[in-house]
Amino acid sequence: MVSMEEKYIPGLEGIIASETNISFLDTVHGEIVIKGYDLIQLSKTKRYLDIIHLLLEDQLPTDEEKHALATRLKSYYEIPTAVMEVFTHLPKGTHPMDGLRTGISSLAGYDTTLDDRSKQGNKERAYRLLGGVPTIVANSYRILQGLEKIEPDKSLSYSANFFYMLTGRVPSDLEERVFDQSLLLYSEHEMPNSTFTARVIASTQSDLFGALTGAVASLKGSLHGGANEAVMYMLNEAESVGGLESLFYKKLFKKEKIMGFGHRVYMNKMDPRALMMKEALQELSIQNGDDSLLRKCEAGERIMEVEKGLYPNLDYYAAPVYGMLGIPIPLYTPIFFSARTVGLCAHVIEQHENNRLFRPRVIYSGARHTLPNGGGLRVNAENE
Ligand SMILES: CC(=O)SCCNC(=O)CCNC(=O)[C@H](O)C(C)(C)COP(=O)(O)OP(=O)(O)OC[C@H]1O[C@@H](n2cnc3c(N)ncnc32)[C@H](O)[C@@H]1OP(=O)(O)O
Ligand SMILES: O=C([O-])CC(=O)C(=O)O
Repeated sequence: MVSMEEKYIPGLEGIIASETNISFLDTVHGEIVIKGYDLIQLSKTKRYLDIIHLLLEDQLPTDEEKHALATRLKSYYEIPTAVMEVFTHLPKGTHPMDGLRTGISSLAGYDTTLDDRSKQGNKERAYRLLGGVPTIVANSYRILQGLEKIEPDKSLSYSANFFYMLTGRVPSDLEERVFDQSLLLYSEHEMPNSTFTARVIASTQSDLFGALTGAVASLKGSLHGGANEAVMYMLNEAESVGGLESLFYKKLFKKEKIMGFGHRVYMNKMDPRALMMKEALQELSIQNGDDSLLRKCEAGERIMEVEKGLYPNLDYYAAPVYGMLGIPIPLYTPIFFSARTVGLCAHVIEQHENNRLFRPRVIYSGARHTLPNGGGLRVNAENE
């Protein structure tokens, strides 16, 4: 018989937690398989709306289906006024991820069929969330900053509207394409901590809002989605390539982790999504006539390869892309979550469709005590 100790793997590294038909990191063939397609190939010709359709309807959309999807999402842009009102009561320093977590949690009360776990019911909720989450992200941030709310602009595409609500300006064609591509690349990635969190919550038969609320909390952490914000603060801390190099060496000397490097699955090679964002950064650098961020990133990349044999993950290059797009740093992780909403919903739908409660075991390393009377019940305790 295998003992519990032999089976225990810290961080569940390499452990199979689910069977899924949604996605798979095929490290042998170097593909991020999403419903049978390679995400990197998709990112070269398809748009984020295509991936929404692929993940929720199991196939890439026709032009008409894509048009219908865009129209449907626009009809869900507005969120209940009372949810907006909630943000006005939060302390001003509240992080946008905490605002987002509160916003998504509060949507549950507005769902009149909350107890319905059917695929159809969950898909309808997923589409509503895909329409509403960008509005929550942009306006919770604005309200917490003491700024006026911004209304969605339905004349713009889904990504252009999201960009507009985040920055207050309509993106150029290049900016829209790059932003859309970042959403696509962030959309789904097999079994990261936040997806596992959502599936664990869903496995109790809890609802989609609860599962996604937990996923926001998971994604906020700096070892996961929070890394994209940390990367940008780090890049900004260094005034030049030389400054960035000494910052990296100082961190390495102090044995600090450098955000944006390493990945549980791609530890010895570059995250293929990061390469796509690096190319986008190159394009933006040419367009803006400023390659200072790119040069800093490349210097950091070289140091990490030589010193640690570590490579960039998606957050390392998505962060400077958002920087060049003029998006405020505290919105980077909420953008990641918005993009991942579709993947998370697909996983919760799948979990509810074929559920078994997650309930693992532990290795107990605490003390064992014996009560003086042997633990027997004190029947007359109240009379003593
Ligand atoms: C889109 C995403 O969410 S991608 C993840 C974003 N997160 C980050 O960028 C945070 C920085 N990276 C990390 O902390 C890690 O690489 C993780 C959490 C992503 C994956 O880590 P794990 O698989 O748990 O590996 P672990 O943290 O145990 O690291 C293994 C070794 O590599 C080192 N290492 C891993 N990442 C880094 C890093 N970014 N900087 C410096 N050293 C690192 C660790 O110190 C450790 O070294 P040791 O064995 O000498 O102690
Ligand atoms: O896969 C992971 O562990 C983290 C990640 O890259 C993602 O969520 O996109």
